[in-house]
Amino acid sequence: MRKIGFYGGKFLPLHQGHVYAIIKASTMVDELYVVLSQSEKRDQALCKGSKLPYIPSRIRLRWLSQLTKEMPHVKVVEVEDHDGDEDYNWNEGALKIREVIGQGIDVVFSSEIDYDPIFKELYPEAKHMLIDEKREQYPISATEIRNKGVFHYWDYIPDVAKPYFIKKVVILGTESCGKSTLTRNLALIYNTNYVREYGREYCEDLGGCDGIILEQDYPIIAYGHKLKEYEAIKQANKIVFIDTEAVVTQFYSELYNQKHQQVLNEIARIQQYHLCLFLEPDVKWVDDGLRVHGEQLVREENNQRLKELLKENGIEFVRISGTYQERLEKAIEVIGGVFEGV
Ligand SMILES: NC(=O)c1ccc[n+]([C@@H]2O[C@H](COP(=O)([O-])OP(=O)(O)OC[C@H]3O[C@@H](n4cnc5c(N)ncnc54)[C@H](O)[C@@H]3O)[C@@H](O)[C@H]2O)c1
Repeated sequence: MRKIGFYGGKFLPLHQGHVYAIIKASTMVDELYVVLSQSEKRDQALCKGSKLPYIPSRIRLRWLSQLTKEMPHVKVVEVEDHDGDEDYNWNEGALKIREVIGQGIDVVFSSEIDYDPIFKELYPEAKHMLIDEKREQYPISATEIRNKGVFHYWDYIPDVAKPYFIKKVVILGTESCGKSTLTRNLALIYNTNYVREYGREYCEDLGGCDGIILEQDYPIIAYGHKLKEYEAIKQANKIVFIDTEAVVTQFYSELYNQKHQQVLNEIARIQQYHLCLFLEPDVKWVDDGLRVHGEQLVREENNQRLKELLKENGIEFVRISGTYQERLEKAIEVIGGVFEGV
């Protein structure tokens, strides 16, 4: 007879203790249901005043789905279980869990001895199996993570969940204002990775961009850049530094092709950065072979236009200027003030 088990939780957030228990449980039954018990109201209340902003259930479901994607006998299901004002109605919860599993339950897994009488009553036919009750493998709890923040317990956050928490810092500015240098330096200092300006790579591939870049190249650049961000975030360590975004691409589309493109506005609209650092063009112009607007007056006009475009797109930024040393110091100061524990 096939053995059916389930392991439930709020996974707010998912941590390595949960992962350990899920993997272990998966080796003990023929079919394991990982049940996300969620209620927006209850989970919002739980996160309120903590260091963990509420995490929508879709995100938590996505983590669990990614975690178990190569385990066909593990099924991830969601149960919305808030009824009325009660914190958690165990009876209602159990009914819904039974309904979603849709077959007899042989084992209920948890690491909570206190759940024993509850599970015995709700699932009398099933055995309650405790996994690492003392939490020796991973001495952590979601409550503790909510209290101190995910960055405090970063090593306990599974790789599938980490990208959700990465702080995205984008560095903006016109040509030759030190963006790529600052982006790289910050990434090295914060021991993380960074995203190079994809437009540069694209232009280099064409052998330069003076007079040859077409209107249709810009959306490819903007989306290509997004894809690089998506990949970089998967490997980042708490924070990621990004050189340029879609409004800067719009700026170049206007500058080189005299085209303001709606598609670039749309890409800009769905971007979500936690901090934008705007570099003023007051460092020496460096001609790298791809740049064409070196006169100071033109640099300032361009700078003004980029700021206007950012404003039109509702993007707020912190201005950074001065020598390379001052820029670096200012950026570190701003980052330290905005993010705790990076
Ligand atoms: N207590 C509640 O308010 C509540 C709310 C919703 C659902 N539930 C029910 O209780 C079950 C568990 O929910 P929860 O609130 O405890 O969820 P949770 O997300 O806090 O924990 C999920 C499970 O992981 C275990 N766990 C936590 N840290 C661990 C570690 N370091 N190592 C190993 N295991 C660890 C917990 O004991 C629990 O069994 C659900 O399936 C549901 O039936 C309870």
